Amino acid sequence: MALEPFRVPVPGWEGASGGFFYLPEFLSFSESDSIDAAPSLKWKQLAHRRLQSWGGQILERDGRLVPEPMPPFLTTHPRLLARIRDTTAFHDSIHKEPNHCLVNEYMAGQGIMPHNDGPTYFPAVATLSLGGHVLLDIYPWREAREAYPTTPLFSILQEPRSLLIIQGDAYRNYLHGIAERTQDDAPRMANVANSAQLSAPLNDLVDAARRGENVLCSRERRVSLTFRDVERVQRGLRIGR
Ligand SMILES: O=C(O)CCC(=O)C(=O)O
Ligand SMILES: [Fe+2]
Repeated sequence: MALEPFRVPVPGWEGASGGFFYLPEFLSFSESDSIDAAPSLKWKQLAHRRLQSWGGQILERDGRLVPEPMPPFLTTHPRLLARIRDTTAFHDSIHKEPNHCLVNEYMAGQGIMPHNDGPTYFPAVATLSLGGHVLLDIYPWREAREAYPTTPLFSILQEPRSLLIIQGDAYRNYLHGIAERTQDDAPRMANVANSAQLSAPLNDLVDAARRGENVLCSRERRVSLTFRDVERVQRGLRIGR
């Protein structure tokens, strides 16, 4: 699959490698239901969201993955893992496909601080969104110890059932975060970079926001699955033996 037709237009991107790619309707409604019905036993409650981790444990000591087989809900119908491999997002990584998946659940009003996913992973992440829409805010990169940026450069609106791929310089040179809001107002909606790639009602909403109309877009529960390749894998060691 060629990713180029799905590129999110980012000002000043010329000459950089990789990019942001938005694939709407990556799953059908029924396929998305079967993923959302995934095992619910593994949730770990964090301060601002719930989290599941699949594919194995990443060692804090050296960032190596102690691998575990991927669960059936990612490998059997609708073959999500294989379909993500087929996007070619991970073609240049050692395993050529993701070996790790984090599932995040956010209720309306919950989010994640601006951050960079860092060098533990091959510089590509593929994020499937389920449930409600969200605005992923993109900021210029800065050291974690520096003050958090407050104004995003732009946002990417992720619709349910869409896949977002962040690759290469887009992965390395920016921070991403989700603001803790229950609704997105006109100034936020006007800053959406992938408006032309959205379904007609949301594209209209962004247009209205840009005309200065007083639009509001409410958030709901959203579940994201983020896929990455941990290139350094611990061989010959299995947890639980
Ligand atoms: O939920 C998302 O879309 C983003 C999650 C994220 O940035 C992460 O897990 O590193
Ligand atoms: Fe992240």
